[in-house]
Amino acid sequence: MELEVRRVRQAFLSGRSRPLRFRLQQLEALRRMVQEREKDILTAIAADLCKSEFNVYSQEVITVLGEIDFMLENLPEWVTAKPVKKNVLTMLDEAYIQPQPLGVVLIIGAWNYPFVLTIQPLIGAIAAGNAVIIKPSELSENTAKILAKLLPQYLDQDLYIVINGGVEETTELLKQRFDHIFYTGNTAVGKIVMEAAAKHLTPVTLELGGKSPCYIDKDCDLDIVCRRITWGKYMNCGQTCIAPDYILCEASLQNQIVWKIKETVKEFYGENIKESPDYERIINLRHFKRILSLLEGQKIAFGGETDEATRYIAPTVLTDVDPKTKVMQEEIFGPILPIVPVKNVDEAINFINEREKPLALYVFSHNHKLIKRMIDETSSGGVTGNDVIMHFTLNSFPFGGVGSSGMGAYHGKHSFDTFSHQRPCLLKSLKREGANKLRYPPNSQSKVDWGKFFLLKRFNKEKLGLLLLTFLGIVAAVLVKEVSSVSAWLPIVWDVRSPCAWPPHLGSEARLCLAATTSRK
Ligand SMILES: NC(=O)C1=CN([C@@H]2O[C@H](COP(=O)(O)OP(=O)(O)OC[C@H]3O[C@@H](n4cnc5c(N)ncnc54)[C@H](O)[C@@H]3O)[C@@H](O)[C@H]2O)C=CC1
Ligand SMILES: CCCCCC(=O)O
Repeated sequence: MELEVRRVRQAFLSGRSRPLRFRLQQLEALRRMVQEREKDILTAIAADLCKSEFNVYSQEVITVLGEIDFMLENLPEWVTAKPVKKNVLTMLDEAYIQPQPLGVVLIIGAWNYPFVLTIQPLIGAIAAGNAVIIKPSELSENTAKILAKLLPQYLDQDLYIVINGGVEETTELLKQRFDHIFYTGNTAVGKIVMEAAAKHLTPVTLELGGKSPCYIDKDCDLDIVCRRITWGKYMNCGQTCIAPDYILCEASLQNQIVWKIKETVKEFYGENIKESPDYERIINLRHFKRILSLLEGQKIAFGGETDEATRYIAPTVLTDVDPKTKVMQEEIFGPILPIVPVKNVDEAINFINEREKPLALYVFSHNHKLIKRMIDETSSGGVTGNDVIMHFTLNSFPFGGVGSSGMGAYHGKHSFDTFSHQRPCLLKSLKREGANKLRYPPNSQSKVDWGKFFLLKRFNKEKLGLLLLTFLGIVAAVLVKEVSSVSAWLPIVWDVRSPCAWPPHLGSEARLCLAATTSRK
């Protein structure tokens, strides 16, 4: 691992990844890879997730192509230095923020959307000018292989490399020093990543998981609500980090919700769900058994059918679920939807706030005030009101978690910012040295007062009138005096902008005041 990381760092230090033109070329090459090798990519992901190529395309490939196009369109503007507002002391200086690449970035991908969850952060890292090591999840092995095969054929082979492997290889990688680590996966591993990163003081973005609540108010259109929940819950066989994990609602709504979800499942996947090309399978036997164990002791309102040979678990709804049971103690990440009855929205808010901050939160109601209240009184990585999942699709949103559901965010400009250092740059002149007297020793009350005047808005307002009067008095005195002795120094070309050339008898305060005044022009 050390050799690979060193090779990538050498490539970064060559400066090759920094020019805008190069970054755009690499992103265009990535887009070409997705378009030219679409069939290989679709086949690999479909094999990993038992997913139709239509679903692979609509859930992953479209997002990747859209992100690349967005970057290509906006990157020229994002990479330019941004001038910033100055203060009196820097009025004549050049002050701007220059986005710069961090260096060598490690991206650790997850298996549930193995292409988009690896490539989307890669797009941001390339756009920001970094070198990147990509470690796809070993659980989606076909996608991991195709990425290792295709990326070197299209991208710079020294700046962007794929290292495949599981826990052992990832653990070795995490011993190396990176300039940023972007991890997508479960919270437990997120802590391992952060611990390893801490040794090198490496910043991390952790895209983790959690139990995303879905509150259904009695004042809503249950037919529409249940359609949307069914879509988001059972997509990818429930293996979606922002899928609604459980429902909170009044007990009186349970039966209607069960019935309407059951009807929608039939509409979406047909009578024989196992035969539906739109219904996926659980990624492996470990997760299959884990999810099955969540059904123990539960009241299955519908679903519950399983087939270990094909890792099939039917869309399932549980009712009257006890919050203390296992299904409510861990992220389900599968096609099981518990309903936990609550008396009202107050109890729902308390229920949510008593638990770890989720990656997403969903609330359904015609009552906009209730939705706003739910948002104001809870915390989560993101929120969609009256739908599920959809906030993921808006790349103007920073997509990420909070608390145990993650830290940092990406998508669109947020990816560029995540993988950039926003470097403040102040460029001064070696002239106007006189104005620096204020900061040089010896210090004095007078200098402190001038410093307060120049730098403290509150102080300015209170004292400005007095100081302006003082200033006008000084100017008047100077002008009166100078007029009478103008012949004394007329030959000295008085450049008003260089206080050092000012009449020597002018007191330092007056000079500073005049310096400040002239510098404001
Ligand atoms: N916030 C987000 O955008 C997303 C979050 N997730 C979350 O990811 C979880 C599901 O993914 P996982 O099963 O974790 O994926 P996973 O088992 O594929 O692990 C993710 C990555 O971590 C590495 N890894 C696993 N164990 C490790 C260890 N002990 N030390 C070092 N590296 C290790 C794997 O090699 C893999 O590359 C769920 O909690 C889900 O909510 C999933 C997708 C998106
Ligand atoms: C619809 C695509 C969502 C990808 C991120 C997740 O696992 O939730």
